[in-house]
Amino acid sequence: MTATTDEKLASAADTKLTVTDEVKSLSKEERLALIRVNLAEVLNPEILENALNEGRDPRIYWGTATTGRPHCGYFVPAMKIGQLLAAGCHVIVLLADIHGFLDNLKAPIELVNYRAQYYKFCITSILKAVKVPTDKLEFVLGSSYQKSPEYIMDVYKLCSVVSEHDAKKAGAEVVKQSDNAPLSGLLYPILQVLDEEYLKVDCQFGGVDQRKLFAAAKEWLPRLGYKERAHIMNPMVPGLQGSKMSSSDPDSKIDLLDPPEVVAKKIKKAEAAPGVAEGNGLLAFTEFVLLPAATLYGDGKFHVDRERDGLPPLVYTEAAQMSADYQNDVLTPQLLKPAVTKALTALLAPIQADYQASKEWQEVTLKAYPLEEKKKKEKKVKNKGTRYPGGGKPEGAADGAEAPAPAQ
Ligand SMILES: N[C@@H](Cc1ccc(O)cc1)C(=O)O
Repeated sequence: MTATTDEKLASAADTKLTVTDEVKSLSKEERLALIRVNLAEVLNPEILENALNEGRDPRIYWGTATTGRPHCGYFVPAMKIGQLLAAGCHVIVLLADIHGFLDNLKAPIELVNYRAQYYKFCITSILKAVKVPTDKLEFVLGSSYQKSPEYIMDVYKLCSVVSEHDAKKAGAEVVKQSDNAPLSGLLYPILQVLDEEYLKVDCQFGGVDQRKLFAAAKEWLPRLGYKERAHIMNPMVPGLQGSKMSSSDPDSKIDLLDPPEVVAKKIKKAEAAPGVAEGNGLLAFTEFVLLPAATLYGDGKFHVDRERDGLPPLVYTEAAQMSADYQNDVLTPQLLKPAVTKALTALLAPIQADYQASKEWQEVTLKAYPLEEKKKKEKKVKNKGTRYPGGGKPEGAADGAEAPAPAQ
């Protein structure tokens, strides 16, 4: 395929996102091209083609283990989900609650249900923020079917035909590796593979970090007489510190609910060596989220203000041009950072408004992440020392003692 056709399809991908009715007018090739936009890898594309040839809308799922708080990195799969929906696919988001604790108890069992609810709020709001219509999207909670007798029996069966070595290898890039690791880490790949069969999908979507699990699915499902599925993979987008965004390193990610000043601070601190486009998290985020999102907002352009230098703004529609300008030092880190801050803040605003408007979401947050919420509250009360008005502890006050209520 020529670059120009690719470009045309990429822009078709963007414009069609908001116009689901027009899916019907897309040719099979256009639908397939839309599915492939920005992907790093596709395994068994013929399975998707066959679905379309049979006149069916491909069923595709994306699973997420409900562990730490979803951060801005979640915009990346969200954009792909938008493209899949625009291509007329039936998309399922699997809220993998059981996987949340199989992986080294990343989510404590008693909190995992609240975390799944929190994820659902976040993912719905992210999709809304990037103008993806969510009416054709289905959320499924892992535990809603992973405890059924049939599923459990298949877990036992698959365990009997997969070696310990292969199960460990399949999870190596996703499941936390440690000495004396819990046995549940070996079950994790078994369940993820079975999910393809139980969700009755044609295809699973994930980041390239899922590759070993996807390869395992291709090999293992036929051992139980089930058919193999297609797999589509997004590239890993570097985080702000230059590596994969991680839920466990607070500085490497921006929380969806971070206020504008925190977003600005984190982006200011982000690693962005001048002239080095490779591995630059800000450029990658612009390519995979801000530029496609800008298309959805209307003008499809990413603006970099240069008023400070008395110059007209840089206006981009292509990631490649941004990258070239960055390498030539036309687009400097000092210019890029405020531009990304502005665009991201605008993207987060409707999500934060949704949060403020939803009592239910706020309550679930407290239940899902009780310790983090407690720490945040404690931080708000700044102790400036005894010399500041109202500061310090009154003499003789016991630790944790409450200040007397003010006289009415
Ligand atoms: N492995 C995925 C989560 C997942 C769990 C179960 C699945 O069926 C699919 C995906 C992750 O890293 O977050």
